[in-house]
Amino acid sequence: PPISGRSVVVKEKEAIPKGSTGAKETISTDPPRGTRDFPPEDMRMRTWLFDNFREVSRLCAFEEVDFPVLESEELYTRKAGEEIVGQLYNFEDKGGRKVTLRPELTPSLARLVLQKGRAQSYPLKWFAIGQCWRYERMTRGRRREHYQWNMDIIGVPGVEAEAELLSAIVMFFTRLGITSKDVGIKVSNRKVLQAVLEKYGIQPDSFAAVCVIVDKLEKLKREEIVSELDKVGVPAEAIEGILQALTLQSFDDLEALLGADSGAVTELKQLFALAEGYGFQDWLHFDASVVRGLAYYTGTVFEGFAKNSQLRAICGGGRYDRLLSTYGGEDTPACGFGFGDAVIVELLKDKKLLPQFPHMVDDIVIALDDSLKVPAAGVAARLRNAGRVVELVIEKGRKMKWVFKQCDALKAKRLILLGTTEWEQGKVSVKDLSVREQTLKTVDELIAVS
Ligand SMILES: CC(=O)Nc1cnc2ccccc2c1
Repeated sequence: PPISGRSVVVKEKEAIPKGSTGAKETISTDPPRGTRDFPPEDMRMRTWLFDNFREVSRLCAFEEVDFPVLESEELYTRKAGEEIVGQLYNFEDKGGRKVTLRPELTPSLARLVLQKGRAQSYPLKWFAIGQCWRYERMTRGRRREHYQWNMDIIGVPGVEAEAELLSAIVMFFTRLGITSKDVGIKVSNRKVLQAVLEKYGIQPDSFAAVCVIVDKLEKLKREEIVSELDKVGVPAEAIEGILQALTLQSFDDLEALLGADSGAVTELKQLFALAEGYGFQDWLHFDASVVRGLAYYTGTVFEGFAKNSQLRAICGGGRYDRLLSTYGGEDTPACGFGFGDAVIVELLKDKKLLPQFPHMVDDIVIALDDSLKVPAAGVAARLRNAGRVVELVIEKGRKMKWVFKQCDALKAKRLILLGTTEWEQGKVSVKDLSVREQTLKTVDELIAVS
């Protein structure tokens, strides 16, 4: 028998062999492991979130782009030991192609930029909202998919691009009622680490791997970090220098370590100065320990975090000036960020900033007599064409008690009843539910006050 409390879809067995019990097989109604459905109320919340992503992108004059959720695996075969690459939701398709559900959006964006080549004029300011996937042993019960909002600027070498991206992030938080007391954005620059590695004569080709390892500082024990760094060829004495550099607290400290002409310091100072211009300097916090876990970042890196909270990073991004050339393109400056759909919702719940998303209509139209259901459809159509959200009662035999319950549930503003007597006079009966008053109107008058 079906599991109680859960709606199940029963599939009639084709031919039930003679004498069998005729038990119907039931399929699970759950979505695949680590994935979510979006029933109406959840979908309304998601739509609200994505509408805010889109509105901020639009206000910043970014253009929306999209790509297939399925990509060639070669886009992600980076050798820096990233978790995201170790968890590709990949497979070989029926044509023998190595493909994968995308774990992030940036490589697809880079691919599209290269595909378009110099046919388009830089800078490009593109944004996308897309579902990203990972295949994780469900031991940790984490999700295998989430939606990401990405904004990227292609073709701008200066930190003006990062400032634009950060201003978009701050605008998004602000729209949702989050302030710089709730959230901060840690900013650093991978050139700090690059300079330290050069000082110890460490090969540039282990730079990405070192960043990926160092990004795990807060998650792994120190000796694990040391042994992982050792494996990628970082000698013990260098490790001290690296860990030291990541604890620097100010630009002065940085200058003392790297010299006044260091690129990292110059860029960071410029970025913080631009932030003053936009007015979001209060949101920024220099933090040398921020490296981010993606291999392809080359300069500025940043991540949004909730203050006084254990929540994981809300969003993150940085400059990736080499990615397009690793795909065979010309050296093209680029920077961008990813903003997931999960942590932000946790934060909004914690801050009591998540609105309610009731299913609401403007008008409910009902024929009080079966003979009026055709004109009732006409009234509903005319109201909808005038821009009203209309629930036309199409089920038979609904009692008024049920109708009034519907009015409350759908928070209807008006209840429009077609009765035979009134309709003969060309009128419908309108209950204005906001002021609890009932009047008689022609349909034209009905539309007019819409
Ligand atoms: C908090 C959360 O859901 N994170 C998450 C969930 N799914 C992913 C899928 C791909 C890449 C990163 C992912 C990250």
